[in-house]
Amino acid sequence: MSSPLTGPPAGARAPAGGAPLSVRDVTHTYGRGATAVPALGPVSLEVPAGEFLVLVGPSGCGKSTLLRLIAGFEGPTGGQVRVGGEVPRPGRQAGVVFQQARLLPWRTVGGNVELALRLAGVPREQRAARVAELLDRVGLAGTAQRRTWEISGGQQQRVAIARALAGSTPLLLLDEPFAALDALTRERLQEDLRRVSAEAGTTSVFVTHSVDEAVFLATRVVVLTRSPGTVALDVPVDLPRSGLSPDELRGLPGYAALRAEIGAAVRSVAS
Ligand SMILES: Nc1ncnc2c1ncn2[C@@H]1O[C@H](COP(=O)(O)OP(=O)(O)OP(=O)(O)O)[C@@H](O)[C@H]1O
Repeated sequence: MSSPLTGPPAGARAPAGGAPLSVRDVTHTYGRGATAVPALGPVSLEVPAGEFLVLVGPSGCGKSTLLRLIAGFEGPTGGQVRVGGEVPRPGRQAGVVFQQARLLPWRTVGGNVELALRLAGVPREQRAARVAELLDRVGLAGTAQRRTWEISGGQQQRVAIARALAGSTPLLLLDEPFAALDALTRERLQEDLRRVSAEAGTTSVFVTHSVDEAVFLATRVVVLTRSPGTVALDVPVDLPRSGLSPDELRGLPGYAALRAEIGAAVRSVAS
């Protein structure tokens, strides 16, 4: 897959018009004939501005495929995907974060974020301040001059998030970004992503296998069936976005109820 850094230079971002994300009757099949693999759908989802949508579902149900279609890495076999009212094109409408950070090792931490700003058309004289601001937002203040191999896996994922935010795209897509991290690092990143997305009001689609991660991060959770994935459950997560510690949030009765409801749906589609 390509990354937001490989997209064309900006100046050409999606216009503000249209719903941030509209997925209508989307299906996707890999290959043709006897070797065809029906991977997804039909799926329909309307995602309003500021929503943090988390996709959960069994392995191979088409979560990454849906993200790839939303990113514009490929076109759907059937139906339509629109971001800001337009057909998505790689690097234009969405910043993407993958399971591996995929940083450029020949550039510093700041250099990685700076490149994304350059590709997004941010003028040279504004970039240093924006790099510092973005690194600060993801908890990496003062690390701009460090080499990417000198920082931990969790810190590398923070840089990847800063890089994805640098494009100021209407959408942020995250494909199991914390799956390779240890439990403590993962919790810290979840807390910071929750804060950053609530502060910035970013519209996001996040893929995970973890029901707890889904409830913790989401404003809405969609559970997909087995492949080809369709929507088995679509539930709003009506919990406070700020003002509570992670423990307080997890202690709310509504949190436990959502975990139970979503967990049951995941078990049911997997059986
Ligand atoms: N490039 C490809 N060519 C052929 N089949 C593919 C391709 N990519 C994915 N598939 C198939 O499409 C289906 C959906 O895959 P996808 O990676 O979207 O699922 P997923 O839900 O993200 O899985 P996981 O949770 O294991 O990451 C699977 O059957 C997979 O084998």
